[in-house]
Amino acid sequence: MTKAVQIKGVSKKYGSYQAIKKVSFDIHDNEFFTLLGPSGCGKTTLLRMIAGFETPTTGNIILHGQNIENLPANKRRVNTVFQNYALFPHMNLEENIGFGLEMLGWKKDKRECRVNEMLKLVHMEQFAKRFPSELSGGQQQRIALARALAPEPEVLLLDEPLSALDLKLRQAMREELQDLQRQTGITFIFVTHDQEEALAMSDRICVLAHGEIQHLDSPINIYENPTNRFVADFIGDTNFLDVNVTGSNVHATSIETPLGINIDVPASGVKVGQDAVMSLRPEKISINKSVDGVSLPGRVMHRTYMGGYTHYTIQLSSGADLRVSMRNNISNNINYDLNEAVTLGFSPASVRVLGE
Ligand SMILES: Nc1ncnc2c1ncn2[C@@H]1O[C@H](COP(=O)(O)OP(=O)(O)OP(=O)(O)O)[C@@H](O)[C@H]1O
Repeated sequence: MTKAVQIKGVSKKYGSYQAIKKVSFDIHDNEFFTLLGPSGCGKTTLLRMIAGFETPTTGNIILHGQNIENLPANKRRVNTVFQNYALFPHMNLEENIGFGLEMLGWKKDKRECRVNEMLKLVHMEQFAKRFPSELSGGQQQRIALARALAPEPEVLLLDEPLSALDLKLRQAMREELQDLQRQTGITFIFVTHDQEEALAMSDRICVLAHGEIQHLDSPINIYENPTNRFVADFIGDTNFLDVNVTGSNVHATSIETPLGINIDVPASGVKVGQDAVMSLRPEKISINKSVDGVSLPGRVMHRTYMGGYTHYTIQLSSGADLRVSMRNNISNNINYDLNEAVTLGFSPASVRVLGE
């Protein structure tokens, strides 16, 4: 697989503050790659170093095999789309898209052809003569994307480009961004703190916290097999319970749980005696359904009806609480009442044991 960007031992200090702590990873060509993490974790800093707006304190950034350390931002074949669109207000849309091409010395005919192609790509060809102030936020962001993609950059950097849009539009734009990436074949590096956005669009996600990589993998692997407690907590919802690890080998981890049961769960690498939690996603637990695994009696303490889902908090006879999420579909449209006695079921294979 060709590497579009290689981050090699890159760190960044602002004064004495270490914003990025020596990270190394590769981004593949033609990949939709996401940097995900809470505010302040360093994702924008990483993006700005790739763009050339910041210089790494240590390490190298390689773009398609070339060390770009001494290449200024405007010489890198990397473009950025920002949250606030940053369109030129006094230029109409075709001028906005064509401006960068003119700066790069593209001839008029070739430029006009590319501008039209880009307007078509983002479904805005009928608005060519309008000014940015005559567009909705979503339309402005599409033009910002067209402008950034026009000079055929090797890599497109997207810094929280959807966060100024309302929820419905944000969801619709996720599909558009994915389509744009597939159609153009350009490597996208997307920055967000929104885990749903990251799961929905990315080929791979790099989860960051405190300037360090916590987990880098496909959305499914990050959700199903998080490397640590931070990742399990940050991506999706889960139940955490403190456990004692009583056995550990390459096949399984044996745990003593506060649910009043001891179980063997998938191997975790956590050693006997080490501080550990078990993570069990709310949708992996069933109510009043016979399952091949664990059955535990409990009582409904809270119920939140969400339309497509109902979320329950169930208190077990051991005293532990578990949150359960039930999809309200045709075959499963029952709502349990407060205080109703129920039986929870889950498979030990759904449990993940994580070190602190
Ligand atoms: N120019 C700067 N000078 C000093 N500190 C900075 C500078 N830029 C960023 N920082 C600090 O570095 C850390 C990482 O900032 P960065 O903007 O990369 O985080 P982020 O993950 O993108 O957060 P957000 O989602 O809030 O934008 C933060 O603690 C921030 O305060």
